Amino acid sequence: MAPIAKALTIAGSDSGGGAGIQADLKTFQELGVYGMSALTAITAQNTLGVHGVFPVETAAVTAQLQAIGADLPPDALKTGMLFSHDRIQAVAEAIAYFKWKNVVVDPVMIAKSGAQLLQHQALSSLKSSLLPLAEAVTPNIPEAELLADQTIATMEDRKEACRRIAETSVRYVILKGGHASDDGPVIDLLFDGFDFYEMEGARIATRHTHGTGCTFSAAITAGLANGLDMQSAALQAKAFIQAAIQNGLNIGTGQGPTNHFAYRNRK
Ligand SMILES: Nc1ncnc2c1ncn2[C@@H]1O[C@H](COP(=O)(O)OP(=O)(O)OP(=O)(O)O)[C@@H](O)[C@H]1O
Ligand SMILES: Cc1ncc(CO)c(N)n1
Repeated sequence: MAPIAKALTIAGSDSGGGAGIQADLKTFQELGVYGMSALTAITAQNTLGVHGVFPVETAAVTAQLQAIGADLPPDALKTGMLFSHDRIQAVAEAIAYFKWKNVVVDPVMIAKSGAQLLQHQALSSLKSSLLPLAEAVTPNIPEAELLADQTIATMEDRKEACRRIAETSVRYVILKGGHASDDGPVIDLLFDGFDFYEMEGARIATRHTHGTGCTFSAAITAGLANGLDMQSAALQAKAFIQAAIQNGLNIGTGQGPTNHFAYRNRK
């Protein structure tokens, strides 16, 4: 029997379990890969918002990555909340040192509830140190506006932002459409440096979308770990998040998490 594929998430903890490390590990498990984690920060968080952010020491981030690299090389990895310049540098150094491939960067900046998960001055490190090492970056529309330094209103603006972000030499840009202001289908755009592929799904009318971005990028990472090419991994991730939002769990009194079991139970 072939050994099980291993995937790593380098991200923050969400005590509420819907986003961050917890969403990533649940997604890895559902998609049949062995999940590992390196924590960058602890958040005190629930469906009502982020009540505290406690960064993990940079030396502890490095120590976790060294321990994993020395014994359990990941077949794919994703980054989520990285919080600061120093932590981004530590992550970039480990990726370069161990020559890790299949790196998916979810450029987490601001939680849906408004909390700052990446310091403002760290944006340029993300672009210059991490994106060149990445196979894919998965911004939402506000994150793409910051990465591309432009505003986004139309589909042509989204494509222009993808082209600009690709200049960092990241291989694929996957621009998520959850934040689009229209009521039409949610279109996630995949750009491979030459062509655009539109991944479309029905827009689900729900406020329970906490952790959708984390779950989506974790599903892409799991697909890559299992040997899928980027387009197949992205399409599987789109189906995974669509099912997870569609079959919401309805827990918590605020913006609740999605249902990580739903893809497994789909008809
Ligand atoms: N209402 C919705 N209906 C269907 N799909 C959605 C909806 N909202 C988001 N999605 C999907 O969920 C994924 C994440 O998209 P979104 O743009 O919301 O990311 P995000 O803002 O980074 O999420 P978060 O910050 O909460 O982790 C995308 O694949 C998107 O298509
Ligand atoms: C820890 C953490 N990472 C990412 C997000 C973005 O959804 C969040 N809310 N919390």
